[in-house]
Amino acid sequence: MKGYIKLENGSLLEGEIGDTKNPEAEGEAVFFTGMTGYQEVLSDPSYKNQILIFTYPLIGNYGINHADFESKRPQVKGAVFYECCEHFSHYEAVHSVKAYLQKWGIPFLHHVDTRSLIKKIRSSGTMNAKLTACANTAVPPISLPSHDGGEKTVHGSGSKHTVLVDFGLKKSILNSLISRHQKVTVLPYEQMGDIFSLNPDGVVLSNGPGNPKQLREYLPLIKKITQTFPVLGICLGHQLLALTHGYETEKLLFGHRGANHPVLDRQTGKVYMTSQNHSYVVKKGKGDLSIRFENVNDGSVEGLCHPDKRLLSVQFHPEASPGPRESEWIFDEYTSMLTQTGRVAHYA
Ligand SMILES: NC(=O)CC[C@H](N)C(=O)O
Repeated sequence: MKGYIKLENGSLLEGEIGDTKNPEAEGEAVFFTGMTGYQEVLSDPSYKNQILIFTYPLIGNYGINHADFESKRPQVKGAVFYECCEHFSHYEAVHSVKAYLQKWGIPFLHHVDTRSLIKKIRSSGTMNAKLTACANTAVPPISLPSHDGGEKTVHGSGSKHTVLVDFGLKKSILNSLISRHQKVTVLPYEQMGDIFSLNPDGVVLSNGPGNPKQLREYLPLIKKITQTFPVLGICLGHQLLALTHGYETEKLLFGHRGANHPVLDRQTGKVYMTSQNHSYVVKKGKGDLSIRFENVNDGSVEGLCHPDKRLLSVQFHPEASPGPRESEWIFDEYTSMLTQTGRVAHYA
């Protein structure tokens, strides 16, 4: 059955509705440029409530397996493909992408001219959109997504204890810490105040959906946490640390979403290919941390650090999933921050 994606600026592109039971979705339209990694991306909570457009024209050829989910369910509001392959082939595959989206009632559109769609978004910027069976429809205003809840859980074992604050975390961040022999307490962000009684060796602030400024009320608490424990911030976590330290954030025209974003580590002069997924970015300017990482393509801020090595933040995803693993050492650097003795007194 014929269907459409309608953009907020009135553009209309035709395709085929993937699941006629669920033809309609409204959300912010963003695009992902990776050739693979669709399973991780569809289940990444940072994409919550967004309509995700895949730029690579063939998605689904290695199916969906049991291992590569980043959370328990698809998080996107809808998906758009050029071709969403029904006949998958991989020894671990258990479903097709279509079957996965249908199982969870996630609307999707295929056989769309994604190339022209993405050109529109690249020139006019990220905007709201609607997947629909009806060409004559309006795109309503859409409220920003935020992560709701989650529960406190404890994982792994080891002499070092990390509290991983869950703003909508990817499973791979948790796994990256567990594999470095840490005991990890996952704490929903609403319970962040409990960190002081848990008294961990360090704190990781996770990725998550939405605008970091929606979480403004937590900034004083985050400041106190950075004054007490070594902290690593990843993506949304990085943006929150930046706001806490006097920086501003702004929205990029069309975001960075893909698996080949080059980032320069100013400390070593090395460039790493990184996995990214963000709309917002930290503005250069006033702030009391050092800019350690920089995007090679557009010069945007990719990470901050404090000179006493008790705070590190990255806009990119060192856990990859999907994407290159060459910046995984960020977790090693965080782990070495935990072995420094004594609590932080760097602003005291
Ligand atoms: N991956 C993330 O944590 C995304 C952070 C934030 N929601 C953004 O879009 O910029």
